[in-house]
This record gives sequence, structure tokens and C-alpha cells, in this order.
Amino acid sequence: MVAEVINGKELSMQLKLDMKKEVEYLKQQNILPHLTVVLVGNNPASRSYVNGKKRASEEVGISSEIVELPDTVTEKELLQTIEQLNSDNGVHGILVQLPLPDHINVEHIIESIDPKKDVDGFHPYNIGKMMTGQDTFLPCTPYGIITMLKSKNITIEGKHAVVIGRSNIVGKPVGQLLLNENATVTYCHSKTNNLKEITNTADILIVAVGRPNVIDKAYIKEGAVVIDVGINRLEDGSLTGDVDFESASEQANYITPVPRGVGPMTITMLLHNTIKAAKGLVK
Ligand SMILES: Nc1nc(=O)c2c([nH]1)NC[C@@H]1CN(c3ccc(C(=O)N[C@@H](CCC(=O)O)C(=O)O)cc3)C=[N+]21
Repeated sequence: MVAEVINGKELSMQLKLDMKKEVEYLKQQNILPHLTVVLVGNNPASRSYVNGKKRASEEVGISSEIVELPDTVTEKELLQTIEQLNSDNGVHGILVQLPLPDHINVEHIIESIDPKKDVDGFHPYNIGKMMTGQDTFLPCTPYGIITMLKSKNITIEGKHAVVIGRSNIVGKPVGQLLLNENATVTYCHSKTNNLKEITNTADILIVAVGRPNVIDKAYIKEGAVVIDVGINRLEDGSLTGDVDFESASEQANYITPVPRGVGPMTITMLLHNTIKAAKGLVK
């Protein structure tokens, strides 16, 4: 079997065309969707992701702004910046790029963002809404993954979905969204015994490990759907996922590549959430 590739870049382009039309329509009603991204410090990877978000916003006509703060900024100063953005009626979405420097408590920062502007879907209030199946901002990477599955009409209901990874921004919420779609969900992580035995029962395997090329065909059931959330920069500068793409493609029915897989979808769902915020749909 040779797996069909789910191209996140292509799907993103289609979705962005629809969003562009929607933004034009909103502008006719004097609503100009606006996203503010807060970037602390000078991490090159963060800077490149933030630039990607700005570029994508421009593509669909969303106005965006990057607020840059030095890595010496205090927690109090950062909280003040967020407070200003919370009270600015022209700002619909606020995203504080992670990771933050060690001297800043990330929970304090996330909880200070107005949940109605929390386009990352990271605020505990929105996570609670997601867990109880209420309409809210869904975290962008998990939402992008569900959107990719649906774009190929892949059945989620009744399937065994295995998630490797339990981070607050990917592993935990993607498992919850799969559960909301009536999958049977298993979480695996660094302390899991018999990982390979479990992943070999997965109809849908979500890999968010954070180490390059560690999941190969030995971990994959024939005909499975494999979603690679990893973004690993190798010494030669190239990007690779957590999945050994060549090997896994021999066993899987569907697979996502890296780059041009989940990454672009993350940004696209951020734009979707920003438009949703501008429409005032999240209370
Ligand atoms: N508050 C917050 N929200 C985030 O959503 C967030 C964050 N912090 N911190 C970092 C992670 C990472 N992330 C990515 C977004 C797009 C690509 C992406 O577009 N990747 C391209 C390649 C980009 C490249 O060449 O570097 C691809 O996979 O094809 C990757 C990673 C969002 N994150």
C-alpha cells in the first residue's frame, strides 16, 4: 500500500480563499478583523512562525500587528500590555507566542487574555467549553487536524484514535476533539508501556512526540491514518516530522507530510478563529 498524502498547504490555500471572501463581506459592514500577536524576545523559530501568521493574515485581508517586547520584560509589564489589548475594541484576537522566558508564568499570562479574544483557544475557560462540547475557539493545531481528516471524509466516529503526546497545546486537546467526534481515544506518552502494541491498534494515529523520525512502519497498523504534528529542524536546516514518512507510507492509508502538513493548517485555523472573534460569535 502507498499512502495518500493529506496536503495541509493545499487545503489551507482553499480555506483561505473562502475566508478572504468572508473578510471582504465583513469589511462592507465596517468590521475589520484584527489580530495582535505578542512576541517576547528574539527566538528565531518564534519570529519565523509569527511572520508566517502575519503573512497569512494579509493573504485573507485580516489586519494584524506584532507587538514586540524584549526578553527582559517583566510579567507585570506583559500583563499590562495584554490588559490594553483586552480593552481595545479594534483588537479581535490576541495571541501571545509561546514559549515565554522562564521568569514569566505562562498560566498567568494565558489567564489574563479576555476569553472572547483568545484565538489560540488556550484559556482555561475555553478549554472547559471545548471539554463540555460547547461552541468556542478550538485550539488551532487540533482543530486543523480534525479539519484535515474531514477534508478526506475520513470516518472518526467509532474509530480507535491513539495520540502520542500529552502537551496542553496539542496532545490533550486533539484527544478531546477526537472524543467529541465519537472516536475511542487512547493517550500515550513517554511513560507508556508497550507503546508499539498500542499504536498498532490505532485506526487514527496522532504523533506529537517532538523527536525526529521516531515513528516508523513498525508502529503503524495497515490502513491507518497517520497525522504527524512534529516540526524538527535538522542540522542541515531541513524540516522533518516525528514520523519516518517513507517507511510509514508503506503501511498507512493516509499520511500528512512535514513540511506542508499540519503546520500550515495551524495558521489557517488561527485566521478562522480571528474571523469568528470579529463576528462576535464567541461570548
Ligand atoms: N501562542 C502560540 N500559538 C501557536 O499556534 C504556536 C505557538 N504559540 N508557538 C509555536 C507553535 C508552532 N506553531 C507553528 C505554526 C505554523 C507552522 C508552519 O507553518 N510550518 C510550516 C513550515 C514553516 C517553516 O518552514 O519553518 C510547515 O510545516 O509546512 C509551524 C509551527 C504555532 N505555534
